[in-house]
Amino acid sequence: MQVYEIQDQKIPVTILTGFLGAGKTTLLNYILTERHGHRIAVIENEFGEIDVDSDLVLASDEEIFQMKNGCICCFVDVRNDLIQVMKKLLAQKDRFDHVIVETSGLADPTPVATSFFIDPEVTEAVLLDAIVTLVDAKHFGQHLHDKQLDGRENQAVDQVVAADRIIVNKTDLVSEAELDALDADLRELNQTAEILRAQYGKVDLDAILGISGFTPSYVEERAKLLDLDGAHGHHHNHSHDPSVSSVSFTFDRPFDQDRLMAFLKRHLAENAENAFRTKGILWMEGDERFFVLQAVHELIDLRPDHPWRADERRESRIVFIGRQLDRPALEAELRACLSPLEVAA
Ligand SMILES: Nc1nc2c(ncn2[C@@H]2O[C@H](COP(=O)(O)OP(=O)(O)OP(=O)(O)O)[C@@H](O)[C@H]2O)c(=O)[nH]1
Repeated sequence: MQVYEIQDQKIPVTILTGFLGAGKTTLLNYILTERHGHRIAVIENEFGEIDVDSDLVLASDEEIFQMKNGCICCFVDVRNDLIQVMKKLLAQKDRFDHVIVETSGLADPTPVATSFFIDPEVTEAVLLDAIVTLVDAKHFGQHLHDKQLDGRENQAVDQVVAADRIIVNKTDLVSEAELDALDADLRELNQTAEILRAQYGKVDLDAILGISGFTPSYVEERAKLLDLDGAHGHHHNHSHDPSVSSVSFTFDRPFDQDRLMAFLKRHLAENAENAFRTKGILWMEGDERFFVLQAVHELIDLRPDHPWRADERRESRIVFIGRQLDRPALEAELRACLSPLEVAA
């Protein structure tokens, strides 16, 4: 007699979203290092030419799958990729019990969520647990009232509308009164999601993982709310805000730290509105450690990390995401900050 297993438990999937720089990677690092009893697989999807983020996510025992070929929300072929990656994961599903999909900071999470219902094999195996949206307490208002996005889709808004849980992050950067005003703005966009507050992504993980805040009908309702053309058969073939782009550079000579910092401060102060996000892994002259650069608008965080490993190729990688990025000018400025010393090969 053949014995069939009673239906396996479905694997919960959390979609983690939030505008550029809201703190998704910070939260992921927190989740991946916290002892919470979940074994988590992460699928990352990034906007930017060079992959800086996989270096920024702490090495851990968890699997990190990354899709570098675009944004999962927008392109059908890449959406299929999400399904392919998910199938690969499912082939080893004894190794984890929860999946987190980190979407690009410019993604609308609703189509990502709906993509799970396209493939029968995936639908059978996974359960969408929740859309968790991180909001940058300091910059959200700026993105919400972004006039240049008028008439186009505003991803910062889409992400809040679609959320089951909203984490207002970076509460250390604003006052209590500003937080209350932000709550009111968020409530206008989303009446039901629980709003949590955090610094550096430190939230009660039980409040965001394994909450099953998500049902297909719920997605459809939200999708309808968002998709004003829905009645006319519009299929989310939207493009990202076309004025936002990214440029990235790689240098195989070290930087002079003082010059680089002086340039970044000046550049980001002068372009604070348009410089959404600047990130890098940097090689500094005279220092055995690599430096991590993290900037959101004009706020810069540049700090040494671990020593370069002996087998590692030393180089600097830096990505700028924003509007009106002038590649040749940026390159010239950055080159001028490289160390003048010839480095022995
Ligand atoms: N002051 C402050 N800074 C924070 C907080 N959380 C994160 N940051 C900083 O904000 C910057 C961006 O954080 P990330 O976690 O890289 O943001 P992200 O959403 O992954 O960014 P993208 O990859 O561009 O989408 C980093 O410099 C973080 O250290 C916080 O609560 N307070």
